[in-house]
Amino acid sequence: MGHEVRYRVRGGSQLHGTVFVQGAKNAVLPMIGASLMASKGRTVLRNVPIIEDVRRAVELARAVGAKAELHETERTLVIDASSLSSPVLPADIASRFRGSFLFVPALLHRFGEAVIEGVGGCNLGSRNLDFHYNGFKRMGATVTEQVADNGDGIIHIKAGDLRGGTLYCDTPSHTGTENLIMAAALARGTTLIKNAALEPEVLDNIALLQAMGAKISGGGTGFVTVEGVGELTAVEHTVMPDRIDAGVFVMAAAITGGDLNLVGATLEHLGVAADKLEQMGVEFHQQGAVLQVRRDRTLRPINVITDEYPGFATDLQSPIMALSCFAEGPSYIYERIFDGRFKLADELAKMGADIEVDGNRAKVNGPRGLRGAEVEAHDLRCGSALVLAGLAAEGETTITSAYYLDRGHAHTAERLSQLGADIVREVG
Ligand SMILES: CC(=O)N[C@H]1[C@@H](OP(=O)(O)OP(=O)(O)OC[C@H]2O[C@@H](n3ccc(=O)[nH]c3=O)[C@H](O)[C@@H]2O)O[C@H](CO)[C@@H](O)[C@@H]1O
Ligand SMILES: C=C(OP(=O)(O)O)C(=O)O
Repeated sequence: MGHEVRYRVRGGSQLHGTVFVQGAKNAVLPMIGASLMASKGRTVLRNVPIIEDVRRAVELARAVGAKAELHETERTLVIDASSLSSPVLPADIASRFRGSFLFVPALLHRFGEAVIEGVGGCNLGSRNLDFHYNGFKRMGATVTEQVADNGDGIIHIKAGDLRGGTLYCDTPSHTGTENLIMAAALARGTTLIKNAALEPEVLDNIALLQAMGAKISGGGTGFVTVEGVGELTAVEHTVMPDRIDAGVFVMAAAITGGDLNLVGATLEHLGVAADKLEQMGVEFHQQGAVLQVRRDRTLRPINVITDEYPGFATDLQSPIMALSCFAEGPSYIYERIFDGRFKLADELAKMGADIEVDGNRAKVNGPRGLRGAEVEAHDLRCGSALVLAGLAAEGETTITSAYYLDRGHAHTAERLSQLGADIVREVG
């Protein structure tokens, strides 16, 4: 993991100004996987967020033999996958982020096999991969698990020649849909994926694959049809803005009673979260590609049920829990996607919050004026929620284990400081 990362936040400043929404983490990761499917030429991805998950994905692309150059200032990633050399996703890199599993379709097509020594991602309770495995198997692959000397499971997927078929997700899995679409893109024949995810990032990845020559229809309908083609070509693509990053900045304005211009944010991408925030007292004004947001009235309590897109995104559940602490009355949160995403409640309690957790339901008893404390980011969105809490708390908040925050948000301290926040990032 390297050095410990901490953020120190002094609360009390209202945020004002203009902030640039970063490129989407959950769009760029499958795109890096997709770029490895092009056996000739160089893929150029623009508006790439400079986050730790992207750095890990670049390391992983290099580990399988691709040439990958991340030009941080230009936010541009150039990938040449013409000479891949290994089907193995090594544990030391792959187990540090979820997106590693999105390399599997490319390895299956390029080598006829993929060896997965580890899959990471935030620890949010059970995070199964059976929809991916079952889909690959229906396309003709075999999946076996072997236990390494250190006790870790190593997954071996073999697929001499993938063929299209009728596939499904029991629930519309985000990365599951992306992996099955990518596997089908170069498979023999036609594939139908039922109950496919509708997330904007899935559609952005479909747009990239189409530009590469894939024949995909039905994106955004729940039924995706993929007609396999012989090869995919390297292209240039601009990654969509990160709707979760946008949502966190909306809540930064809301929690401090400020007003912000979010460059690149699209209200529609926030789905039901936009309506819930409006009900809490946030005002939105979409002006072309800039979303104006402000909150100058009392925060009202809210009822949130997380769901797949366009429902309330689970990745915004932790941030809204922090915001709800300041609402005038009890808020109710029902987490339906992950069974272990409430570790934040104990951390907010250290700051004075009153949150009752019962299984996957939480009641946030607002309003509570929070005070600064030392708190731990147990996962990425726990980290962003604690930054939000710190912005509105009295005194100083120290957020430890903040590598998690850096997994998914770029230049957090710099962007918030420019808006008037008192926040620093420390390493060591
Ligand atoms: C890299 C990436 O894009 N990560 C996002 C992706 O994660 P990820 O793609 O891992 O999330 P999924 O949509 O697959 O998982 C949602 C739920 O379905 C279950 N499930 C999923 C697959 C499967 O084969 N079997 C199964 O049971 C999971 O255990 C979980 O409870 O979508 C999540 C839900 O929007 C987001 O929080 C993550 O930020
Ligand atoms: C859960 C998340 O990401 P990942 O799937 O990459 O762990 C997240 O972005 O909050």
